[in-house]
Amino acid sequence: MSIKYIATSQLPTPWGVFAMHGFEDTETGKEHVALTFGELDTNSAILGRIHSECLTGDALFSLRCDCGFQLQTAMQNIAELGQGFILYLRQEGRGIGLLNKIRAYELQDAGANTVEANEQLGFKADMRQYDMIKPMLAQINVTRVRLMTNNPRKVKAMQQEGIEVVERVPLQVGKNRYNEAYLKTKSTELGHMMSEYHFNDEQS
Ligand SMILES: Nc1nc2c(ncn2[C@@H]2O[C@H](COP(=O)(O)OP(=O)(O)OP(=O)(O)O)[C@@H](O)[C@H]2O)c(=O)[nH]1
Ligand SMILES: [Zn+2]
Repeated sequence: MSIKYIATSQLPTPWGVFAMHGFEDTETGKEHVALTFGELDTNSAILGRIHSECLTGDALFSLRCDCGFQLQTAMQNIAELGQGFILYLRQEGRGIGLLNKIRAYELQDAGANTVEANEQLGFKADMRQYDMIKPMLAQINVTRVRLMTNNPRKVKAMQQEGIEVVERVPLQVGKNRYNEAYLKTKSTELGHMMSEYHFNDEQS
């Protein structure tokens, strides 16, 4: 894994102006992004999110998952607090890529759940790797985090990378009639902590 910092620009959003830092993984050619908001107080744990790319949820308004809602809420929470970060990692479809995710959705349309669909395609349920996190966080001066996630395996993966996660901040948003079964599978089979949902009926 070789992560190279490339450049920083402003990113104005509905919640405020973030700074956008671009990175290249020179081994895979993947282009990752870190967003930061405000002056990060490096003496304290920083509120942040490690977000895995989901073109369908983040950009195409899909209701099949909760990704877009989580991203928006995380950016809003950070802006309201006045400081924080998002790592936007290009590991689409839990690491299987966009086209394989569409294949997996096709199998889910025919009755498989999200884990079974991956397995029918010959993939593990979750193929993501997190070794880009450490050099990206080092570039933005973050070592201790309050991580917005429902996924305890993500917390563990970060700790294995040497990042101190002082708190897991739940991020349960965006449940609707199209993603209800998917969220349930995440909680029963992938270990996500999804005890209470914020039901968003206007979106369903
Ligand atoms: N293979 C596959 N990937 C999916 C599916 N639905 C969403 N994804 C991908 O799953 C990733 C998001 O992972 P999640 O398991 O939803 O959440 P997480 O990042 O582990 O945990 P949180 O931090 O709580 O969001 C994104 O890369 C999505 O593209 C699916 O049905 N199949
Ligand atoms: Zn998604």
